[in-house]
Amino acid sequence: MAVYTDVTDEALYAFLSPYNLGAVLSFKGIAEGVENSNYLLHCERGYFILTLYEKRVNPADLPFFLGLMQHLAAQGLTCPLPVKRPDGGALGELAGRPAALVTFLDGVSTRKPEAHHCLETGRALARLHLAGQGFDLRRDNALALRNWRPLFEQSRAKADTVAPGLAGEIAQELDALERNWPQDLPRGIIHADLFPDNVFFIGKNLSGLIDFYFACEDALAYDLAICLNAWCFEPDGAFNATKGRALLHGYQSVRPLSDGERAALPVLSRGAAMRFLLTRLYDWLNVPPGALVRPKNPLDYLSRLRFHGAIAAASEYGLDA
Ligand SMILES: Nc1ncnc2c1ncn2[C@@H]1O[C@H](COP(=O)(O)OP(=O)(O)O)[C@@H](O)[C@H]1O
Ligand SMILES: N[C@@H](CCOP(=O)(O)O)C(=O)O
Repeated sequence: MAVYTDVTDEALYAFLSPYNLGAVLSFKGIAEGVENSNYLLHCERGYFILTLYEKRVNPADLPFFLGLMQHLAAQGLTCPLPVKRPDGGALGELAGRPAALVTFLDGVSTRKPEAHHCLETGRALARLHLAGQGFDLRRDNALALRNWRPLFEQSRAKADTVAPGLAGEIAQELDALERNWPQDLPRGIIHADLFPDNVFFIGKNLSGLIDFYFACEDALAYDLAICLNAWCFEPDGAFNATKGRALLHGYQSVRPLSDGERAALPVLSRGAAMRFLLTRLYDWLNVPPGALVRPKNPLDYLSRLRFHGAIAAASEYGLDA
């Protein structure tokens, strides 16, 4: 359960009073997620998600995240909408944290992605990339290549306690990524964390996307590489080419990749594996005392990193010639 910050009844009622949502009918911590504290709030006016933004969210970025959800919804994407107070503001403070309410989205995330989920996710990601084009706020990727080495340095001394030789392997991989990282790929707004827990389905239909708190401007194909990592590997670490083909086909049915993007897919995927290995490693080694959270296993991403390092061409992911 990701609840880092406890909310007292008094603080909750004070926070909610300007919103005019009616009486609180229930209020519960949510048993998923790892980044922020999330609560499901049921009021007379309906269901809402209350998020208290934690360590990786820079409060200065919140207008970007909330504005992006509004922009994407206006473009026809289904995603949560920030709930505004009568004064027009959507951001507040609760229990010493920046906090906001967003609308509740119907749907269920899949715990066992199948090829059809990957196909739908590929399509939705490409639609998001197109819909993001008209958004006029900008946010740099705070977890881009240049940030990986400083992040690694924070875990380096203890990395070998997680797996023998891990620190050396990460250092070597960072060298290779820094030498080979592609420049000049098409850029735009990316979700940057479109894992299965952030994609909702009703039956077989994708019903919406959530969790835009890593969204930023970066290479569009890097977002696809994040999804290849998140959706197309089996629990035993094996790559599933059927799922890879479905994800890539779904994406390209909406936004075909350029030759440069196709060629870059192996190194982008290797970089995406590194990014999640590093944040997971840091979180694994630094669970805040008292937090209700189950950190994710960094080693799942070490095996992906090794897999991508051995890929010679994007066709091995199932990309059509
Ligand atoms: N707008 C929403 N509608 C419905 N459920 C939501 C919504 N936002 C979050 N949730 C639920 O809360 C969980 C955690 O949210 P998420 O944004 O992924 O948290 P974190 O950023 O902490 O990882 C999700 O897996 C989902 O179950
Ligand atoms: N997707 C990341 C962790 C961030 O979690 P989320 O709940 O915000 O998707 C990972 O798997 O490492």
